[in-house]
Amino acid sequence: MITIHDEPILSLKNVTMRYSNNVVLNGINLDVHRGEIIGYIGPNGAGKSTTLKILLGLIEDYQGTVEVFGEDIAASDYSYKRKIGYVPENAELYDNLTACEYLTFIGELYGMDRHDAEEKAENLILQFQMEDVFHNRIASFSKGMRQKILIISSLLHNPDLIFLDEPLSGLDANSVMVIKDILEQLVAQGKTIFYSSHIMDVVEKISNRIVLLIDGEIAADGTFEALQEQNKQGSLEGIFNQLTGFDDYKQTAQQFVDIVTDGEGRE
Ligand SMILES: Nc1ncnc2c1ncn2[C@@H]1O[C@H](COP(=O)(O)OP(=O)(O)OP(=O)(O)O)[C@@H](O)[C@H]1O
Repeated sequence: MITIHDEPILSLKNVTMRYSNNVVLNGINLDVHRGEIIGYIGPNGAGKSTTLKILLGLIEDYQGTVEVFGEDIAASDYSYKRKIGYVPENAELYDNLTACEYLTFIGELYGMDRHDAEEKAENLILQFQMEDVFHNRIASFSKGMRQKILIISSLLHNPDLIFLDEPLSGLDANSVMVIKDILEQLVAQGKTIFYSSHIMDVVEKISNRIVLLIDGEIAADGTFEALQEQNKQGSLEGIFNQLTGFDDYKQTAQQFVDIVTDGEGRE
């Protein structure tokens, strides 16, 4: 069988999104290929979550063309979503359900057999040493435990394309190491990951391509090494600061503290 590797897994062509008269995305062009892990970064309000919501079919009144797995999602019956996993930044979990009930329910939504979903969920929960709480209500879970449930729910159906919005939120240092390794292994197996986060050192380490969004436009797109070279900066944090024109953080912090303390620490 001949496999065509050049076909993008997802493609945005001249995508623009407005809320009232406010342009939130301004003519975005982006092709993502199989096996890429895209670090999607940008200042607060740049339009990252809006991009993810468009790709997930949650926002429909954009302009331009969005293709996922080669299919225009505006003309799709959304069956493409079965091959997608998503960890939202702010998730609503069903607190009254147990982890088992929730994960089985999500698995069924993705078309899995109920028994298979439950068995797989239990095996995955075991990997996070959470087997003791599998039948407990999510309401009793800590922040990190909830995040692990979310991560499991996004991967349970073995998706080809995975959208992650701040996926490490609330996770302890050991769990972060495990998740980073899981993502690397998934990508090595040909999965594609769209990773949106503000934690620059993690994005720097795991992404094989970084896309920086500023004011709804792509301001940089390339490997970390290429961005380092272009911007003469050692770290992604330095590149981010430079490209967003932010170099007065000390002054901002000083002014903030002065207001909090009524300037009492000043000479
Ligand atoms: N439902 C909405 N109605 C009106 N404006 C919105 C809505 N959702 C987002 N916006 C605006 O769109 C812009 C982009 O928001 P978005 O959430 O995509 O940014 P972001 O890059 O994900 O930010 P953050 O890093 O803070 O999560 C912001 O100016 C925001 O105020």
